[in-house]
Parts: sequence; C-alpha cells; structure tokens
Amino acid sequence: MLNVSSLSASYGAINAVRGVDLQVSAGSLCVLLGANGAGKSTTLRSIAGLHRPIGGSVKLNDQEISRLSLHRVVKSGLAFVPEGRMVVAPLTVEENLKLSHFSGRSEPSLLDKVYTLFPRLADRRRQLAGLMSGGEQQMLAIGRALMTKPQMLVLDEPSMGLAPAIVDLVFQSIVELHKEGQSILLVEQNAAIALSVCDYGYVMKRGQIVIEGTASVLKENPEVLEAYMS
Ligand SMILES: Nc1ncnc2c1ncn2[C@@H]1O[C@H](COP(=O)(O)OP(=O)(O)OP(=O)(O)O)[C@@H](O)[C@H]1O
Repeated sequence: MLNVSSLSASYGAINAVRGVDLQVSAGSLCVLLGANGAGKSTTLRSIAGLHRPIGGSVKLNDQEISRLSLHRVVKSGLAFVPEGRMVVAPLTVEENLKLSHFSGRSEPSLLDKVYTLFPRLADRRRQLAGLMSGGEQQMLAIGRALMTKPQMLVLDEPSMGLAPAIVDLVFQSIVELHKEGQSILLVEQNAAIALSVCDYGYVMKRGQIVIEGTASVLKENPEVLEAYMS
C-alpha cells in the first residue's frame, strides 16, 4: 500500500531525514516514534506532498507520489492531518468538513460516516471551528481528512496538547477506523498509547530509522522502554 524507500529530506544544510525506508500494508496501523527533532514530522510532510524530498521514493499502490502537488497526493488517496490540526477557525464544523469537496474524492455519505464516528462533531456542526476545544478540533481535522475517502490516513501527533481523557477518546476513534480496515500511519510522542493500539512501529533517531518491529516486540525492547515509555 504505502512504500517509502530511501527517503531523504533537508532544510538547507540540515539533513532532517536520511534514507528512511518504511512500509504500511493495507489495513494496518503503524506508528513512527522518536524524540523531538528526530525527523518524524519531516518524514510525514515529505510523504504527504508538503515538503519536497531530496531523494528516495514514496509509492502509494505503486504510484510514485513524492513529487506530486499536495492536491494530487490527496486525489491519489492519501490524506494528511498535520500537527496542530489547522482547522479553518472562522468556518463552522460542517463547512470545514465540506472543504474536502475540493479534493474530488468526497461523497455526501461520508459526512454521515464522520458524524457517526465523532458524535461530538454532529452535535456541534453549526459551531465555529475556532471555538471548539483542542480535542474537538483534532476530531474535526481527522474528520476532514476522512471526507476525502483516503486509502491511507497519515496523522501527525494526534495527542498533542490534549488532556489524557481526550487523548483516549481520539485514540478510540483511531482504533475504530483501524477495525473498519482503514490504513493508518501516525507519528506519536505518546509511545505507550501508540504501541497499545498499533500493529507495527518504527523508531527514528537523527533522521534515520533505528528500530522497527511489531508493537508487541517494540513494547519489550529495552531501548524503546527506556527512551519512550518511562
Ligand atoms: N522549517 C524548518 N527549517 C529548518 N529546520 C527545520 C525545520 N523544520 C524542522 N527542522 C529541523 O529538522 C529536524 C527534524 O525536525 P522534525 O520536525 O521533522 O522532527 P520531529 O521528530 O517531528 O520533532 P518534533 O516531535 O519536535 O516535531 C530538526 O533538527 C529540526 O530542527
């Protein structure tokens, strides 16, 4: 499904991502772990068409997408939820969701699907997005991505800045999507919660993947335990 190989990305002289290989198979839920500055966000942004890589390839179902415009990446079936959510504050919840019509992949029935997954959004459909709590904005950002009917959903730190109870709620919805067969790649600082729900994980350090394995193996790895779960 998603096949990233030898991906490299830089900011001028800073080589933020150096030869990253990772795969997400259809229907699987994968996590990319790592400390601050390891290169996780740059990897996701390069996969999603927001940062032009300097080398390597990103294939979605054998189609090379790393040099496509953001719009074409979405059209090819990959939706990205950035760190910090980026909902459009002066628009209502429903208007934010309907923005995905521009992707050319949206269908009216998807709105019901999003409201079923996130009843809070249904209750607040006429509310301005900027007035929603952080957790609700995260749900809205995920909902907006789902409105493009993605084959691959890519999430950058969905738990960031959220209270623990809200993190649980957001992760419950991620688990629900996974059960429905949605393929998901996420970056997460909260390794404990990520490894409790993921199938497979990668650990990044200084721009490279240094450890990978099934979630159950990673949970027992001493380095992962010490660095990310203590
Ligand atoms: N816009 C930018 N300009 C210059 N350097 C950047 C920029 N964004 C990130 N970097 C640098 O690239 C490296 C990787 O950053 P990146 O944000 O990808 O890491 P990360 O693992 O996602 O960290 P975090 O969890 O803090 O977001 C870091 O050294 C960072 O300082």
